Amino acid sequence: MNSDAVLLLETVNFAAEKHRNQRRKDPEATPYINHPIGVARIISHEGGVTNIEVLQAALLHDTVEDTDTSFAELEAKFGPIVARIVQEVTDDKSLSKQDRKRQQVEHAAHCSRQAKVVKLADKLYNLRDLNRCTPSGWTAERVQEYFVWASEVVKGLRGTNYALEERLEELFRQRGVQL
Ligand SMILES: Nc1nc2c(ncn2[C@@H]2O[C@H](COP(=O)(O)OP(=O)(O)O)[C@@H](OP(=O)(O)OP(=O)(O)O)[C@H]2O)c(=O)[nH]1
Ligand SMILES: [Mn+2]
Repeated sequence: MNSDAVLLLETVNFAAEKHRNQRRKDPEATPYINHPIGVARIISHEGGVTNIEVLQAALLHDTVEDTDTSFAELEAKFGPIVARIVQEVTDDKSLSKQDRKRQQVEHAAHCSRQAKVVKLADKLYNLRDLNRCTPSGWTAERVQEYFVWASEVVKGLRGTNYALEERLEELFRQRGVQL
């Protein structure tokens, strides 16, 4: 087996162990790991990006934000490039939710291209998930607000990956959200 394949298995296993007790917010409580795997798959399959560090960062992108994982741990295990991409897409949990959401809009344009690819795929996955089913406790208004906010973030990510941006634009169009 080639070394990239071995590395991806090591990475997806690490993410699965970290997210082992987490579930998505959908009524079926889907295992959380479906999300990072799906984000990495969007990047390779739809975005045509096969860069190993980007795919690893996609698999790991919510480990620091949502589990006990530290950046030092990611750097020691997966190296500085992967750790830096994850850092770029990680919200500062010490901020209020409102400030975190605002920071994403402000920071999007200043991310590296690698981080922008992960962010585009993360938003694409989550918007498709919202179209598939509504998270428990979310109103239709909250769903629509997420689309509007996501479009503000995606504005700062444009010019990065045409295929992913086209698919996002179509989802915004369907919701009557102007990009
Ligand atoms: N659509 C959807 N999202 C779910 C579901 N379960 C968990 N999530 C996660 O919820 C986050 C979006 O919900 P919010 O209420 O906006 O954010 P919060 O988790 O910080 O409270 C996303 O986090 P994230 O990936 O870190 O992205 P981001 O939107 O915070 O950048 C998404 O992955 C689900 O069933 N459907
Ligand atoms: Mn995510």
